[in-house]
Amino acid sequence: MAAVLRQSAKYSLSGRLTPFAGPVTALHSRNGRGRTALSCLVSNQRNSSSASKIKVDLDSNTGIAVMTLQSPPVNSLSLDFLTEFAISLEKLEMDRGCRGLVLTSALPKIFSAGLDIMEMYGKSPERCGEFWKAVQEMWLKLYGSNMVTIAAINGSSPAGGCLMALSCDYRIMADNPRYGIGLNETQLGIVAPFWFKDTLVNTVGSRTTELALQLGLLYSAPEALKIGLVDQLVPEDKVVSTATETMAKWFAIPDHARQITKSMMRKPTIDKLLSSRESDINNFVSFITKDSIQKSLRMYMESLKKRKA
Ligand SMILES: CCCCCC/C=C\CC(=O)SCCNC(=O)CCNC(=O)[C@H](O)C(C)(C)COP(=O)(O)OP(=O)(O)OC[C@H]1O[C@@H](n2cnc3c(N)ncnc32)[C@H](O)[C@@H]1OP(=O)(O)O
Repeated sequence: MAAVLRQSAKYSLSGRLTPFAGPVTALHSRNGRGRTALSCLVSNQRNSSSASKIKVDLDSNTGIAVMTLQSPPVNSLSLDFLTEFAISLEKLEMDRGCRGLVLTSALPKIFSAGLDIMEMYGKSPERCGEFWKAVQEMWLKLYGSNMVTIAAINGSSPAGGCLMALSCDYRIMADNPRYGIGLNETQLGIVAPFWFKDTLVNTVGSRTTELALQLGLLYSAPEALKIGLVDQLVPEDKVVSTATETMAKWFAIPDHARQITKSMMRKPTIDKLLSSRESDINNFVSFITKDSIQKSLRMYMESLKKRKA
């Protein structure tokens, strides 16, 4: 636990949106984004990279990067995956040639199965703390990104997968009623933390969020459109192309004006986590390592396997 606290105290990179510091901050580079130590580490990498769990293709003509999640079997968010995600995102964030990000999956029928349950089962408190910090990091970076971010949801996207999509600016989903999306944590016997809840409230409103979270609802694609959890449904083979076409509308808005507006909407939620990261990590660790919660996770994993058999 002490190690977790020390790591949290050292934490410095997150919540990329800074416009409340004033428009000058937002305008100090062409696209309103600054540089950090990590950016120096990654800025020398090539525009197109194919790391093991995430593929990034940046088109320098359009300024759009497509980040393709390719971690079989279900793109679950393991510590390794989250680390790679954060590095890839940071690299794009610092690249002045990149204004927009499309997030999609290479796996048939699955966008992301959410947090890797095996990262939360039978692990030491230190490891759980490290994992949760990486989950926080993913959300802070994506929700606070200065880029235009569009989720091209070409498959099911429960729990952490839904959070990832919700953290984008716009969501386009494959028009397939078999695909489910939602924050279904209570079905696993676990509780979505306040920043998951606030991200959903900011998208679909308070009453819908309460129903969704208490009941752990997974919405089909048409249902998700109805409640505003996603913005658009298109045929599966058009999800990514629609996302890149949609970028044009967002790129037509001056970056600094859009970024300041995005910050106005999101900064209060981001600041709430930034000011309570350590206690959020401690809450997660003490909750997830409880015997009763470990038992719920085991039973849930077994039920997934039984369903398959
Ligand atoms: C203070 C406490 C705060 C806690 C807050 C926690 C916040 C977020 C929690 C989460 O994100 S928990 C994860 C929730 N995810 C789910 O409930 C999804 C579960 N998975 C599914 O529903 C299905 O797998 C799927 C994604 C719809 C895909 O179905 P499909 O039939 O195509 O594939 P399966 O046969 O079910 O799965 C293949 C393979 O993957 C394993 N697996 C599935 N999901 C996960 C996962 N999230 N983590 C780890 N492993 C996963 C599944 O068991 C299968 O394994 P094998 O049987 O092949 O070994």
